[in-house]
Amino acid sequence: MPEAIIFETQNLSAFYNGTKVLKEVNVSFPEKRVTAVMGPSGCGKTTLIRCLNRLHELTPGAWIEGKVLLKGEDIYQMNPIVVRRRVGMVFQRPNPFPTMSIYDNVLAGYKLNGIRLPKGEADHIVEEALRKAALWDEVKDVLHRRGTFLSGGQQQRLCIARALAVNPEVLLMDEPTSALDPKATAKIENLIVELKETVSIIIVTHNMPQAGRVSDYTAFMYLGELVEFGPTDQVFTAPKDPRTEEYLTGKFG
Ligand SMILES: Nc1ncnc2c1ncn2[C@@H]1O[C@H](COP(=O)(O)OP(=O)(O)OP(=O)(O)O)[C@@H](O)[C@H]1O
Repeated sequence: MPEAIIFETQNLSAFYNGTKVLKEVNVSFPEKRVTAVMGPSGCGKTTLIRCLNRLHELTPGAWIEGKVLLKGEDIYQMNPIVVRRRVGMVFQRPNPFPTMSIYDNVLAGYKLNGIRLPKGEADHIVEEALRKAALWDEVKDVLHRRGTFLSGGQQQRLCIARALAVNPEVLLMDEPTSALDPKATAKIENLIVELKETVSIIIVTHNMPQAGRVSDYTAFMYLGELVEFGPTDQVFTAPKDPRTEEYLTGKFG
């Protein structure tokens, strides 16, 4: 049976000040799967995922052409705030709000949108999000300390909890472990595999073994074009495009 699709792009192009950096990308991301986006530096990976939650257009002089459909609905016809609630994002460097407690960081998505929750509900959301992010046991007794007191890996899981707290359908991750040590990286990788039960994940990574461990599908980009998309084991063992093969065998990158 074909996979259900969460995101589909149709001739998606992205521009910065008139320079086209993403070129007519057509890709369908399967639902509740992990898709790795790979390719050499500057090929447009971050730009692609920033178009999927409408962050790209916040850069001055940046715009897109084409369509992005979230479960068939054009996100560029939707309220961007709703898009960013449905499509969460985790960045390269853990970025908890430095003046907020762990507890308030998890609830930041509600607080920043002016949503006040009854205490019981807020407690429940915080616990559930921290459990999903595999952080609850480590922080349950220090919820009112600042998020920045945690280790880098814990801070990144706190950012994942913050993203999960608003129940997104998709989690975009932009090289989420590149600033972490191997142990913290392994925890996040295990978490990614667990999370795909409930959320679709699109992860930009430079780390080939990581893409092999966590992803079901791989999209390979080169100079702003999507040159290959398929199941990760097929892309890794029998790439169809010579540029994918050259990248995977370390000829450039
Ligand atoms: N704010 C910006 N203004 C102008 N050009 C930009 C901006 N951000 C990115 N670019 C350009 O867009 C192209 C794609 O960049 P992008 O960051 O999406 O690539 P990437 O594949 O994620 O790279 P990396 O692996 O190095 O993070 C590059 O040529 C980059 O220089």
